[in-house]
Amino acid sequence: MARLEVDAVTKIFGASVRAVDGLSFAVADREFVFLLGPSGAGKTTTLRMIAGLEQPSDGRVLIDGRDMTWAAPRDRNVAMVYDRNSLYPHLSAYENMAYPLRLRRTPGAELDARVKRVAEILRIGELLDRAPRQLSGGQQQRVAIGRMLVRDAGLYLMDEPISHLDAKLRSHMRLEFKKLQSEFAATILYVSHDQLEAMTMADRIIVVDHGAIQQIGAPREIFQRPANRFVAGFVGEPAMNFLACEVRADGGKIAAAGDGFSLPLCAEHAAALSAVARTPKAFEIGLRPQHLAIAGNGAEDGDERESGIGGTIYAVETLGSATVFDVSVGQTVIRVQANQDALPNRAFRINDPVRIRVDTRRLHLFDRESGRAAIHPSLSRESGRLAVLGA
Ligand SMILES: Nc1ncnc2c1ncn2[C@@H]1O[C@H](COP(=O)(O)OP(=O)(O)OP(=O)(O)O)[C@@H](O)[C@H]1O
Repeated sequence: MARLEVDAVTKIFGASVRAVDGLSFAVADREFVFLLGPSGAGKTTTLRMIAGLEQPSDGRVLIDGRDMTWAAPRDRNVAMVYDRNSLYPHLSAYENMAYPLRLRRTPGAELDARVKRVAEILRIGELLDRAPRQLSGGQQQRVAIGRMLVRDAGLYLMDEPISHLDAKLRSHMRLEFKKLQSEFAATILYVSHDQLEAMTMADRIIVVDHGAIQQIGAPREIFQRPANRFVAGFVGEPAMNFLACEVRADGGKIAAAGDGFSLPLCAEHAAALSAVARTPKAFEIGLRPQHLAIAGNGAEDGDERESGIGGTIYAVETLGSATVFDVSVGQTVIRVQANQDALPNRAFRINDPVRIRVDTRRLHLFDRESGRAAIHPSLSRESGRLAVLGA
């Protein structure tokens, strides 16, 4: 059990590489927090400063309220998963995992029980007698994870521990990490660039880019109310669609209008943006592929046809339970994800003309200059009308 505070931590490498830039956040006792961001965002450097493997250029690291900024790694009661290459080649998997417990003179029965319990979770119970060279890469990685988990540390730091495992094992490990955390009453800070891992495991997610925090929130909040365009584009699969637009008063209604489309805003959004509409300003609409629907524009598709032509099918990708359509609209390609049971009863082929239907209550709007969110999807139950992207 432990509480972590990272207070205005900065790390500058050499003369000018600002890897971490004034990062501040806290992880509560027994909380599972993700540091999520793209490659080079400063995640590993942050983790290494918390573990004591790297010294900050500025700021403080506090564990359970004590300033640990300059403490040696072994004095921090922190366990970190290292790369599988750090396994001792001459020791068996069992002895590799038992090593941290032997260092702490853990009684034999307890040591044995902990190693076997963790090995079972990691599905390596049958492999404990083998040396690392007799194990596959994925199995070695699991021994490395096991070596960290057997320790009764206050704070566990994990740097992409399962990214090299195959998809099935990753999905198993996601569930197991979550169970382990509550069983061990552990505080975990987990670094990843994989938004699916973060969405499924985290209590809270800290999204970082260029060494700075972009947003902190629960997974749902990050997905539903991204604070800026970066977070909106980084979280969610398939990624959010963005379309340049202006917000303007259009025949008494307020609409977000761009190249070949004009979307009337719902009452809540229109009220929020009424001042903006008087002096048109550059925005970007954000549309989640899951919130869009697709319809043909032939006579059999009904009277919505009058609402205009959206675009043409550029590509179709079938994902089993869903189909993703790439639709060319002007110069842009918009992705639409439709669940199999929500698909119109007809086949779509490349170059078929189609319409993209948008529930305008689910719009995101970002200031094009600052990237900051101007509106989030409406939470009201007002029955919004389906608008159609098109001319
Ligand atoms: N020892 C170092 N010397 C100089 N620059 C470094 C050093 N370590 C990291 N950097 C730089 O600091 C930045 C952040 O690196 P870091 O490894 O923390 O990112 P990351 O978010 O963990 O990325 P990844 O997901 O690719 O591991 C990068 O631009 C990297 O090149």
